[in-house]
Amino acid sequence: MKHYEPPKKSLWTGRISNKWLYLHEKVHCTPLTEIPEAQKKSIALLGYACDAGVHRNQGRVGAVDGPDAIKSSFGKMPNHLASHVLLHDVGSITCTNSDMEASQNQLAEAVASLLEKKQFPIVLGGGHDMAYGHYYGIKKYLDAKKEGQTIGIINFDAHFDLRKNTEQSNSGTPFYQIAQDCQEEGIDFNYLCLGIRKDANDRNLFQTAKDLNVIYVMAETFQTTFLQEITTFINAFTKNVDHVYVTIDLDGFSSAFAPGVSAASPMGFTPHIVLECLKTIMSTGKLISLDIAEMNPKYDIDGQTAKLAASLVHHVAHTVSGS
Ligand SMILES: N=CN[C@@H](CCC(=O)O)C(=O)O
Ligand SMILES: [Mn+2]
Ligand SMILES: [Mn+2]
Repeated sequence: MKHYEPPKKSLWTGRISNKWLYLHEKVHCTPLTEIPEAQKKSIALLGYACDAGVHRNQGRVGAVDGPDAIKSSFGKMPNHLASHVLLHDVGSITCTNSDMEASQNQLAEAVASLLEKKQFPIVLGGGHDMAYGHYYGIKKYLDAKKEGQTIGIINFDAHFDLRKNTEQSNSGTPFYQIAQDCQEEGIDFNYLCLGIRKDANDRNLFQTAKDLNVIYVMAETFQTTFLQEITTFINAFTKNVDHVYVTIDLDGFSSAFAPGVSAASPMGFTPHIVLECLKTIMSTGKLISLDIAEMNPKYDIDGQTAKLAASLVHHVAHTVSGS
């Protein structure tokens, strides 16, 4: 398979208990082509090892190593997954600068095949251009079922990522691309952004968000003080869609929590509000797939961004599997 790297056993190290006390002892390194149809709850970790979109967007590269950093940090964490729950590392989609679109297509194929096999995908990036491929994987899977099911996108991010892809697509264009495709197909573009920063999105981006009926919560109000109002927003949004795709851009977190990103946010949000929102979203039973974007180990301090991302994966994996 082109643009694909099989799982690396060397990433999964840590304390040895021989009793599956740690996640590196629980994980199965299973290449995509060998992933079985899940009989019980099963989670598949898939990397998107690509920072070509960040480079095209004039950002600081390094996110190509993001997926491995998150997997390695996650493996060292304690395992509280029920014994019947399976956890797979299915490797990573790889990328070249000149052909990022091929990697996005490959990602879409991989996500669709994981969903067909009843796996719950958690995709780890990598630049936020990942969202275009991820969304298309979910859509491809749902379209094949011919049930016309709707997808709502919830993006935790400082940025709208609604830049126009007039020249080339990049890490700042994925949701504009999805919106254009929705328009062409005559379907609604359901997009909720949580944590938008006024000092990180220009007037044109706010206008595009308005034109596309994007619902958003600004960074100043995206905090636990306003949890009740935010929960109301999320519930109103999820009520109108059949499935929810969640994408978490690490650059939305305050750089106090997440320094290891391309575009840091000193005034960003906290992990606590994100966890509360994730609980609300998961309680709807509509979460179909999730990703974590923009992990850049080159700028990380003491592995704390990788650990934050790993903690989010820990939380989601345990909750979706009922553990
Ligand atoms: N995925 C990130 N997108 C941001 C990057 C901002 C920056 O580089 O400062 C954007 O294009 O707005
Ligand atoms: Mn961002
Ligand atoms: Mn983003």
